Amino acid sequence: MQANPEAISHRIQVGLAERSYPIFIGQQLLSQLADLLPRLPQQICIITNALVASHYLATVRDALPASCKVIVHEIPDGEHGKSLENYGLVMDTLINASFNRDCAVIALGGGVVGDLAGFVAATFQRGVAFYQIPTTLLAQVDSSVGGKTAINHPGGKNLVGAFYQPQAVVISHDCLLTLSDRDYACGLAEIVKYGIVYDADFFAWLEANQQPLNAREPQALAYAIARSCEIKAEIVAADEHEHGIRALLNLGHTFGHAIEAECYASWRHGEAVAAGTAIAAHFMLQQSELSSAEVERICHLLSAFGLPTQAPHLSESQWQARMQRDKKVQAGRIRLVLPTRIGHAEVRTITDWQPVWTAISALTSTSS
Ligand SMILES: NC(=O)c1ccc[n+]([C@@H]2O[C@H](COP(=O)([O-])OP(=O)(O)OC[C@H]3O[C@@H](n4cnc5c(N)ncnc54)[C@H](O)[C@@H]3O)[C@@H](O)[C@H]2O)c1
Ligand SMILES: O=C(O)C(=O)C[C@@H](O)[C@H](O)[C@H](O)COP(=O)(O)O
Ligand SMILES: [Zn+2]
Repeated sequence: MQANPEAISHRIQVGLAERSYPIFIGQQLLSQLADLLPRLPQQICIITNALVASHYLATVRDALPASCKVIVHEIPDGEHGKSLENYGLVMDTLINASFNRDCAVIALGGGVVGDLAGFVAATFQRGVAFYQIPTTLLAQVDSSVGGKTAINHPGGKNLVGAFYQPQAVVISHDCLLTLSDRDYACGLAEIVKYGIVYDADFFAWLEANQQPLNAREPQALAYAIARSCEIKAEIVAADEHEHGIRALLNLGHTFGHAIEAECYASWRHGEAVAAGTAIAAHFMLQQSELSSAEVERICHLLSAFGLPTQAPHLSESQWQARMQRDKKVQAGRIRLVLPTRIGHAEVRTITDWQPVWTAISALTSTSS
């Protein structure tokens, strides 16, 4: 059987120096995996969690060739899923199943599953084939593409990881119909990011399409996912290992990761990125490098998508200590991604903490 071409609305190629890989975007794609991924090996480990498994595991299993030995490892739901401990447990599963280097790891889930599964694939027997089947909006527009894999350390987010690209990404956006409103909004935060750092026209399109996006209309969704993946693919192809332009994808993340690390039980990644983006925009307003009209547009769009634009209350030393652990820090100096206008951002080294603290303080919620 051939994959139904009408089910695929977009096919994007991530072109890297060593090899390129496809991103398939469409609906009802999970049942077409064997056709979309014809080179799947005989040993397959699906990494997922119980919630995602309850919706999609049976479809994925049924779509894999009957000749394959398939094992499933479920990790706990939530950010804790990508812990050192859970990483070790997946390794135990692979070793106990006598899997070899010619096996494949499939990530079926959101960014937590994808980040952990990618790091497992990168390190099991020094690297095995990896496939991404993202099921949250955030994973479909961001984490499944580009090869950043990571687990958390008690000291902070994503502190242990590797760049390890998948063989292919299969995005079936009908999966988003079962996603909670809160997790759906988190994906919109990363979509807004692409508009701010890279594409003013896309930002304007998002402003004009708030209603269909909030209603998860398939056509608007397919375009938003495809444009986000195109932008990410272009940036990753230009700078796979984040020596330059790729850092722009970290807009809002230096603040956001600090929030997540301190409040991981109550803040989602996309929410923390949204608040961090608002702080970055406000910082540039203070520096007279971004107009109040543009700050207003950014905060308004985030709010329209149900995202926070205020940070929780943390002490100055908590902020500083967390931000100092950011991977962009160089020679002990914090570096921030800062928007200079909608559609353009730059990485700046922070030499004076005071204005950063002023921006954080101005955007700290008094209710938390
Ligand atoms: N590697 C990267 O480039 C990259 C990029 C962005 C974010 N991230 C990471 O991704 C993580 C956040 O990912 P996330 O927002 O997808 O969170 P998540 O993986 O925790 O998923 C959010 C929730 O949605 C549930 N879920 C997943 N798919 C579902 C579906 N189709 N229907 C119903 N429920 C579903 C999950 O079980 C979970 O409860 C963070 O750890 C972040 O650091 C990585
Ligand atoms: O792909 C990238 O590059 C990104 O920075 C995407 C981010 O949205 C993502 O949250 C990423 O995991 C952050 O990476 P980190 O290097 O700051 O841990
Ligand atoms: Zn992110």
